[in-house]
Amino acid sequence: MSTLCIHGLGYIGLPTAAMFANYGHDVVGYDTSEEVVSRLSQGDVHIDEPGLRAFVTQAIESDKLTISNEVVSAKYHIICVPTPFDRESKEAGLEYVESAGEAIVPHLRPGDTVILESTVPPGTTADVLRPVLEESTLEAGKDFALAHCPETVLPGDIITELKQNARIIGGVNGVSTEAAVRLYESFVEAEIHTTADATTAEFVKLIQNTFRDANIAIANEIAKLSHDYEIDSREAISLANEHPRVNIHHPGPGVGGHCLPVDPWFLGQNSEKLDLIKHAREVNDGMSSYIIDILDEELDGLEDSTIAILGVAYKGNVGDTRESPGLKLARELQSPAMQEEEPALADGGPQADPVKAPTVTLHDPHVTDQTLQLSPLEEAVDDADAIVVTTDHDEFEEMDPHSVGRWMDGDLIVDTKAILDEHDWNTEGFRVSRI
Ligand SMILES: NC(=O)C1=CN([C@@H]2O[C@H](COP(=O)(O)OP(=O)(O)OC[C@H]3O[C@@H](n4cnc5c(N)ncnc54)[C@H](O)[C@@H]3O)[C@@H](O)[C@H]2O)C=CC1
Ligand SMILES: CC(=O)N[C@@H]1[C@@H](OP(=O)(O)OP(=O)(O)OC[C@H]2O[C@@H](n3ccc(=O)[nH]c3=O)[C@H](O)[C@@H]2O)O[C@H](C(=O)O)[C@@H](O)[C@@H]1O
Repeated sequence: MSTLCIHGLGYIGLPTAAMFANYGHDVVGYDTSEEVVSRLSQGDVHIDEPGLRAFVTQAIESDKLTISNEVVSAKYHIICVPTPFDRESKEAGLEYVESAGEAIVPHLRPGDTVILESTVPPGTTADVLRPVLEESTLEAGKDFALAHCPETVLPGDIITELKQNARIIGGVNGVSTEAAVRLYESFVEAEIHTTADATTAEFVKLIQNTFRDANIAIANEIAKLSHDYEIDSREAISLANEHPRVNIHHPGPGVGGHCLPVDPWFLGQNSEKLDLIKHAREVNDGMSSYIIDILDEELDGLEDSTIAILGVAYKGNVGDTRESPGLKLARELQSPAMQEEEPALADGGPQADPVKAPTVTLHDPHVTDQTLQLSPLEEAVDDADAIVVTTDHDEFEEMDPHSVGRWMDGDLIVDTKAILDEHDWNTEGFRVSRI
């Protein structure tokens, strides 16, 4: 068993810290956020993830996991800090990785191992983190081990996937790789694959998410084609997937979360070769304007309309709103472009009136973010002309069409996740449009 210091106690760092602790290691969980440290120290688990509260409580109560606002010396340092995406430059911000490295320097001792888990552009471990750590005057690969071990867990199933997903580990040299492998072997049940270097491990992580994003772009384009041919895209995809070598994903309102929409750009950060991958991103980002076109056509114009968006989490049954397709749709419905002048009056006639942008209401039973103007279901759909379902939360699947029909004004429901029973909703007088 070893001593560990985990840097960053978010969606990845907290379950990882608890996992190592519950497997007998002595773990200190360090976070720069006073709020995170104070809440966790009082036993309040701030991350919404099934089973996590009990898992973290078990680790803390066994005294194997200590929460701290200070970095400590440890045999292993694991970095799980954010790598935010800059929408303008389309680049990864590496400032948190650098500051985590700087905080390790005074505590780094010969024989220690530093592992970067955060998702980063290829080359980051070797070219960005390594020089920061070597400020200690110790040499990576010789005096201390340095490796990248990307995280691949699926939010909603993190604890199981932590143990059961195969791991990819790449060190700056063989000794570094072996040191990291020895640690993860303590709880990982699946295979641990090693790569020639850290850059390959970084690259492999990014192409996994890029593949999924591009596959969803194909599904989204298939959905648009199906609409023109007046066929059911879901049925077509499901039948196509009967072929043993075809596995098309599901269409939807666009791709959210801070991983799939971001990682393809990280992949191209130090290369000019993004082409199809970039186009796939654009297809997925364009789904919000495709939904607006559907609403516009079905409602015969959006002027003065009220649209209720059900789902501002980035996907079903989670509370995370990062890169949320529902919020993107809301922003675009209310953007200045929606308030352009009437086309008929656009040549500047003296009576030209601006078109009033739609009123948008939001509802999401999983999201607690106080900065969003969320309403209870009845209030959100009250007097709405249309509903757009943008996440596959269980609560939405179970909605009662009779009650919803009484509350709202219109009869249009755009089911971007195909979760509603079309027959039941049609019976209550709804027009259901699926993607
Ligand atoms: N959330 C996910 O599903 C997955 C995330 N990742 C990657 O893991 C990394 C972490 O992501 P999340 O856990 O989702 O982020 P998060 O935002 O939930 O948590 C990060 C935590 O790090 C803390 N922090 C910031 N700078 C720090 C520093 N210098 N030292 C110590 N703590 C610091 C923050 O206060 C925060 O509590 C990112 O690179 C992300 O792309 C990878 C796979 C899955
Ligand atoms: C390759 C892969 O499956 N990567 C996972 C992904 O987690 P994440 O929760 O972001 O993935 P997700 O469930 O595909 O959801 C992303 C977005 O894609 C949408 N989505 C997903 C599947 C699909 O068929 N159609 C679709 O539109 C979702 O609704 C959501 O908006 O990214 C995580 C990460 O890297 O952070 C990674 O650890 C996870 O294993």
